[in-house]
Amino acid sequence: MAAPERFQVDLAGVVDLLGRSLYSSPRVYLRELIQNAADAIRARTEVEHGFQGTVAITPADVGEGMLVIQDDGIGLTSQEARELLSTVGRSSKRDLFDLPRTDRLGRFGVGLLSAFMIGDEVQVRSRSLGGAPPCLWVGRSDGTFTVRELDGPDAAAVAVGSMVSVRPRADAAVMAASASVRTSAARFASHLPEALLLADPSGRWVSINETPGFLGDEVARRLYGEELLGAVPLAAIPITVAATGTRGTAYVLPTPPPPGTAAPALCHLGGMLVGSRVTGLLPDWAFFAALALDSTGLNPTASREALVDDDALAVTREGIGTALREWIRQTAIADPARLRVFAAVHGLALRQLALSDPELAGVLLPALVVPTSHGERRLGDLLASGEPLRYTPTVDEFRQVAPLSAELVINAGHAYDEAIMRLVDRLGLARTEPVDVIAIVDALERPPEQDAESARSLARRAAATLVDREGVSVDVRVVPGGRMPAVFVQDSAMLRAADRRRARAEGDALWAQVLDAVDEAERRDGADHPTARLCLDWSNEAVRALARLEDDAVLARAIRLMLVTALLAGHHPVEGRDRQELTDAVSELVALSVGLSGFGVVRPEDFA
Ligand SMILES: Nc1ncnc2c1ncn2[C@@H]1O[C@H](COP(=O)(O)OP(=O)(O)OP(=O)(O)O)[C@@H](O)[C@H]1O
Repeated sequence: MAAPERFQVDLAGVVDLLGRSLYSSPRVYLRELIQNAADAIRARTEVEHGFQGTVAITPADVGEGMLVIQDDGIGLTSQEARELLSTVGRSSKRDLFDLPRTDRLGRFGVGLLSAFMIGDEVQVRSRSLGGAPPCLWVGRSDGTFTVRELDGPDAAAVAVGSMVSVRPRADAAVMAASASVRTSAARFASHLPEALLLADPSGRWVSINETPGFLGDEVARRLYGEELLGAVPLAAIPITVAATGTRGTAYVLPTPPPPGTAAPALCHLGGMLVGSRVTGLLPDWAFFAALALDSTGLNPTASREALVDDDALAVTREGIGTALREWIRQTAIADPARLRVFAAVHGLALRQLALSDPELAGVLLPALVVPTSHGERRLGDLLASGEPLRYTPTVDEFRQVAPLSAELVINAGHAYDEAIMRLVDRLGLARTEPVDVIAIVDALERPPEQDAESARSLARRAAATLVDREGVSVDVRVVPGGRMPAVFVQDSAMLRAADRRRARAEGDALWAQVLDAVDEAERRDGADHPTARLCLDWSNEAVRALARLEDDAVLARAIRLMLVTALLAGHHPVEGRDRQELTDAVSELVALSVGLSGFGVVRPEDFA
């Protein structure tokens, strides 16, 4: 059997891979080096309790062409440097420093390689806290390295800790210069518990540390939220998830987030920023909240720019959800006015939450605002009336019903509202019933007694002209506030059938087969036979005139025209045959009014 051989690793290729595929930008090299420094300090703190470490950064333009990151952490012996700094893909911090699993130490063994994204040579001078002689490790992007112990004045200059130096390539000079280094350090590492210093162009050390406002008192949290959102949040809710050492603030957005955009979700691990839109921290229904957190128990992915979707993340998400729910519950009890504002801004999220949490539904539902035929109403006021709530399950039905019904009807055609109506009923808060649009028309006032016979005869004659319209019958009523000669209403089965007809006209053969099958199934079930009514308004003069008209052909044309205009006025889908009807009717009416004989479609030669 052939002797096993070792994989060859091409360092330049690996670094290229890191820069192009792992990290979002080569600028993150600084975060990786600061993280290593902070980890080494934390390891020293384990040994020397109460030790306060410092990470000091010298940008390349200040450091005579060298970017330097110095820490006073635990340091490395030459043996450790040989093993740890030169082994790709294996992090030994945990074994070496013997630290518990809940720390934030490196775990992938690639962080230091990110220095090669800006330079071809990386030097690490280090003195171990253990007391061994200091060492100098030099790694090169061609995959070679040297390590040696230092002595004499070279050794004396090295304090306990590590100093990483990189000479940036010309194409990376900007990334290693003061402005960029300051921005990156402040963005990623300003909340580190370790002191973070930056050498300014005059060589003075300036502190980059900033207390995280999202962990401060009420005022600090609020101010931080204002800065984060660029607007005053509706609320700043403190978050603590002890199980994963997660603390911070959830901010209720003052306006609904635009569709498809995520609110800020800043997450830090041990003070180091993971990202400002980290996913997985909020429950699905909580899209009304932004987050700013710090955690010691969540796990970063190898890029350190996202969180691993593991149990720790699930527990944290649940904890955040609980805090948000609790805030809503407390607000409903203690500050109903504020809950009303919240409901007005984040109605959709509230609806989703009420549906997923029956326990909370009792306090949430009264705050919801619903559209009705009498304008927007608070569900709480409607419930207080003690009356049954009547609603339409679709917007199309609402459009038909609203102008016809004197009583209040809720438009439950928007997202979740039909389910909300059923929930109201289930919880016994009120009886809720879907409105039957046909029944509403049937309940309209009839023409006065003396006109009853001519109205009936008009209905009969009109119906005869619409025999080709399946399910459509004609009625003559007095339509309240009617400005049109006729209104057209169709039940939901009819609306669905019309939708299918339209889809069939636009789709292909396969799609048509699917739609045929649905038609067939609806017919078989037969429960709701598609029904529609053309309701002529007896209070309309033109309609009364039609009743006196003897000419059947003119009557037929007028009725069909009224049907199409009623379709248009009621926002019903208008199909090809309706458009044809409209064109034909208008042409014929023109022909009639100019005295041309014969009906049928007018042709240009008729006008010749
Ligand atoms: N400033 C430092 N002081 C002491 N040891 C260090 C320092 N920087 C790196 N090391 C050692 O070198 C090892 C390799 O570092 P590297 O950054 O490549 O990976 P890591 O930090 O372990 O993991 P990650 O890929 O998550 O950053 C570390 O595990 C640590 O033992």
